[in-house]
Amino acid sequence: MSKLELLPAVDVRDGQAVRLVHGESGTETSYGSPLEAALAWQRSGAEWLHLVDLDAAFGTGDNRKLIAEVAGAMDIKVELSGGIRDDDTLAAALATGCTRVNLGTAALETPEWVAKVITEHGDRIAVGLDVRGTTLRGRGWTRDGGDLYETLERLDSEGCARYVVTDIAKDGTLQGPNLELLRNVCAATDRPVVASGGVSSLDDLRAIAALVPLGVEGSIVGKALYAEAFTLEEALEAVAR
Ligand SMILES: O=C(O)c1ccccc1N[C@@H]1O[C@H](COP(=O)(O)O)[C@@H](O)[C@H]1O
Repeated sequence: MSKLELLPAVDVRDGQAVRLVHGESGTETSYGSPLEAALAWQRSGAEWLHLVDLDAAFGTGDNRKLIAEVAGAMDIKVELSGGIRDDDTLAAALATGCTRVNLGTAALETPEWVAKVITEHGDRIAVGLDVRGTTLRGRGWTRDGGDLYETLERLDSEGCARYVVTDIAKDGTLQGPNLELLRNVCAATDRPVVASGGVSSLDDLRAIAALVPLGVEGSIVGKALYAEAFTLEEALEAVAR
């Protein structure tokens, strides 16, 4: 059985590494330099970095230069998201050398473009399914964007390689992951799923790791690491077997 991949998160707003609660603008807690945070996760043994340009996701500008600097400084794999919605932003994201990008809003608003780039770039494209209940949310999670399972069926048929599933109600809350949502998404698709939102403890990570046989491939870890609920070394050890 494969082990669960862990993706420590660095979310960037106004040049700072931050964590939000429920992804709501204005709830930021700042954790300083994004580059320092990313290098710290790499030194601690991370194999992946989940890097988000929150300003680009919210439409309040972007941190493109800084994001490219952080991605370029990494020796590990990078998953990049936030504001990747057209040819220009996709080209800039891929040019950072990241391993893959997550498309959120674009998958809801410009499905033809997303189908095209899935065909062109294969598994360098993932789709972030950010949900409240079973309703997808886009534009910084401020707008409804359709039904989770209908969208999943469409993206599956277009060849989407993997999904990053975030329960917005859990994100940044340290309330535990939505295991039922993860089970339901895994039952609806044969593509790998990366879990996001709510991880608060090593037991939460073990519970997500128990879903690997169902199709969960990885888990993003954010607030719990910054709040020092556990160390990344402890998390990697917890899911190593
Ligand atoms: O990660 C967050 O906390 C977050 C909060 C609010 C909006 C987006 C967030 N992150 C990720 O950004 C992309 C979506 O960006 P876009 O819609 O493609 O511009 C997605 O991966 C979210 O999970």
